[in-house]
Amino acid sequence: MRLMISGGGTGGHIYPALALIEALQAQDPTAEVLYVGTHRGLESRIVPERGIEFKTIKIQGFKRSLSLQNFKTIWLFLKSVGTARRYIKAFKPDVVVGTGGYVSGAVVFAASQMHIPTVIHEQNSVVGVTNKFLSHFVDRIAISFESARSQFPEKKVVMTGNPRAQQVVNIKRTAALQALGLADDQPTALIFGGSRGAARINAATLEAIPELNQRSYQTLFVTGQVHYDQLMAKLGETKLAANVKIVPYIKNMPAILPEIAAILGRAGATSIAEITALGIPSILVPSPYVTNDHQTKNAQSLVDAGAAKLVKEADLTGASLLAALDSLMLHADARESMAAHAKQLGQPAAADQLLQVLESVVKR
Ligand SMILES: CC(=O)N[C@H]1[C@@H](OP(=O)(O)OP(=O)(O)OC[C@H]2O[C@@H](n3ccc(=O)[nH]c3=O)[C@H](O)[C@@H]2O)O[C@H](CO)[C@@H](O)[C@@H]1O
Repeated sequence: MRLMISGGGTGGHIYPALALIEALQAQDPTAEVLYVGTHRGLESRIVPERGIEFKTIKIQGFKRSLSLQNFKTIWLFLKSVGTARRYIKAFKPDVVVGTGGYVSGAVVFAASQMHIPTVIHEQNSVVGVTNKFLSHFVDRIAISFESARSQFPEKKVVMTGNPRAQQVVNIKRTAALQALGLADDQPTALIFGGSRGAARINAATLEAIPELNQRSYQTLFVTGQVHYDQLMAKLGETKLAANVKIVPYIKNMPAILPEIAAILGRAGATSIAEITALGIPSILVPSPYVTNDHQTKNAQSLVDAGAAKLVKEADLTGASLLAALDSLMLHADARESMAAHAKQLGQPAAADQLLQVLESVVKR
């Protein structure tokens, strides 16, 4: 199969695409893949690192208010559709897949106009702007939450789950925490604010560090690349005990996750797919800055199933973060029950199911 795939901006759109590529190449070692992203998004760093052919187009998002920038956006969109058409003519894909972000809008739209089979993958419970637009043109729409179904043209929708779920369950334990300098025989809490870090989660964690230093459990705190230097400067003279580790980013999250006892983090859809696939107890602090408050809706589906706790960002302080973490990290029974509920929501065959959708449109 010749797969052209596009998804960009944040990890939540990129990692599902990479997981799908991995599953395809495992199934069909002769498969050819071209990834199209932007040169500014996180994808420009992570995709080439995996040895995947990567091409870029220039595009920007619409401003919500009326602005001259929007004319530039329309012009850039039309231009990027032209660039995408050139890439498609040269690569000759059997299928073009979009996993969200503005860049996938141009690529998948161009493919649909050229009558190439197209599929989009929606990770969230509330549908993103780009996928909403593309839903009118594509052949199939793969979803990860049942609640997304009614927001799309019904006949095109297939429930597959998020391919990242399958990727993380297939990883064997590798003593990844030890490689980061943590012990391998203590329960470990992972704190991170999505793929780009979250200032508020970082501030609350920083406040809690003197206490975390004294806990019987370990903490792995991932700040997000752009926040790291400033956070370490603010940490100043505060010493870190051996049970607390701070890093800017985790390159190989699937290797870390099986060794994690509980997570405190945002409620991005791809993080949730990982948490449920592996059955990891979690405290979710939804980002209030995303379209239609979709992270709260993502998180609520877990909370309703007894699979996670929700703490509103407005209520997050050093003390409330510590109390929430202690309630899980100091109580193995609470973790066990939450883990079992989380796992019931997992979709560990998602990548294979999405591959079947791709095959069905190629054959048609
Ligand atoms: C602010 C924003 O717009 N967030 C959106 C974005 O979140 P974001 O990009 O944060 O996405 P998610 O939380 O869904 O996924 C983050 C991904 O990055 C990985 N990771 C994270 C940190 C790290 O150090 N290393 C690493 O590999 C995680 O394992 C996960 O695979 O896309 C999601 C999926 O469409 C949406 O639900 C989120 O609302």
